[in-house]
Amino acid sequence: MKIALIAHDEKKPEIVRLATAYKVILQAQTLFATGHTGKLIANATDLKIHRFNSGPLGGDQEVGALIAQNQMDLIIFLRDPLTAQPHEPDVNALIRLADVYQIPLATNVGTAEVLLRGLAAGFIDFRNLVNGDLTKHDAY
Ligand SMILES: O=C(CO)COP(=O)(O)O
Repeated sequence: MKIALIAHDEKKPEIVRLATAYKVILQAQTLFATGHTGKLIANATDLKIHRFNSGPLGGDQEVGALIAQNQMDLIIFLRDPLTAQPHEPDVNALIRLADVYQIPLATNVGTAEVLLRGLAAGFIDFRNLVNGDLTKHDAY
């Protein structure tokens, strides 16, 4: 699975803790991150992460581009809901594209944990939804 990890500045300690706690699951995936987030996680965990530009310099849009190319499977984006972001349009555009393509996206650590545990258990099967094949989901 291709996973993007992104966190606004106030949430960076949280995403580092999350990545550390779920390192075993994450290290089996192909990881991407915006610039500063990726650097902090890589330093703390030794996880191999492809780093894009920093969010305000286009990193969010780079993640969005991968979504549009069907190259992104899951996104953890710990947003700071209490601080205005200069690149708010980019943030909104990324979240919008995730909805357009039905990509699982967590914006807080509670949802992120559910997604990562679901991923480990093999429950993240959204590509069947994207392709209109609901057979697996009919079982639930
Ligand atoms: O601003 C961000 C997401 O909108 C995150 O970017 P950085 O990881 O480079 O700080």
